[in-house]
Amino acid sequence: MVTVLEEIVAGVRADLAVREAATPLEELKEQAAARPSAKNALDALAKDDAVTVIAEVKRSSPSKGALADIADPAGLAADYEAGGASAISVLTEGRRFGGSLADLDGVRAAVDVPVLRKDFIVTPYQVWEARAHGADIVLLIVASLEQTVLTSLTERVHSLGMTALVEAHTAEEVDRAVDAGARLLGVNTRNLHTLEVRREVFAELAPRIPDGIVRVAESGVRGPHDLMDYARWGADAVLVGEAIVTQGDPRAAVKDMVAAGAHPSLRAVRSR
Ligand SMILES: O=C(O)c1ccccc1NCC(=O)[C@H](O)[C@H](O)COP(=O)(O)O
Repeated sequence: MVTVLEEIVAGVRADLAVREAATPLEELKEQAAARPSAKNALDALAKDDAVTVIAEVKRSSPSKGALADIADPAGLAADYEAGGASAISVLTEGRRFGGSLADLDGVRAAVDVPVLRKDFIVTPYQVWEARAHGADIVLLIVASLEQTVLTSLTERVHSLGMTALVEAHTAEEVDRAVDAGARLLGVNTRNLHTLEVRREVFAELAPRIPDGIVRVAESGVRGPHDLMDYARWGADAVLVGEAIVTQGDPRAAVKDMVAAGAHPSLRAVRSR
């Protein structure tokens, strides 16, 4: 049976073939070279005194369908930044998430904080594409990549000055992410095959992540209390989508999350 993840990746590959035919890699490399250097995502996300927030521009998803009619992703991202987000995640996959590289362009131009290209990256072309469109961070999903490909894509991302957010959901995937050279490791508490979210997955896997690697808890944050749970379980940063795009006031929603991440009660209980 074809899983949701496999179906998404098949669509991504089909769309990629069209873009590759339209824009040769050499042209992308020239566009990437013309960009200012990527911003340091690790410095932005790893704070001694707070859990930081990565706020996501997310129109729809396979698990929930339509979430928000986002006509102005750049304006939304500027609101996130004003609310205190330390980075912005932009879903650029079109078929299931309603995103695009144009969204990434708009957000890049609107904010100063690091920007994550959140997509289903399977080839070096997409990594160059991310840099050409101004991304500072690139998502690499362990479950969708062979180990040799994961390692070479991680190296490619880092060699372009960006940071790979290497995403795992199981203990084996955490180990593979570490072996691939991850410096920023995301535990997605959403199983990308079944779409079930189980927040405790982060608590189970975080101790497996070596010190020195920045830990991101992804998915399932419904409000500040969930962020604080992830913080108590050792997260350095959390990635939040649905809970903020479905709020009437996304800036205030981000502000509440950021305040929760800096709550003094967390300092004593955070594992580092
Ligand atoms: O969100 C989905 O349904 C989904 C399905 C299949 C692959 C990826 C998916 N989401 C990507 C993400 O990981 C989330 O957008 C991100 O972690 C934010 O999650 P949330 O705060 O729960 O919207």
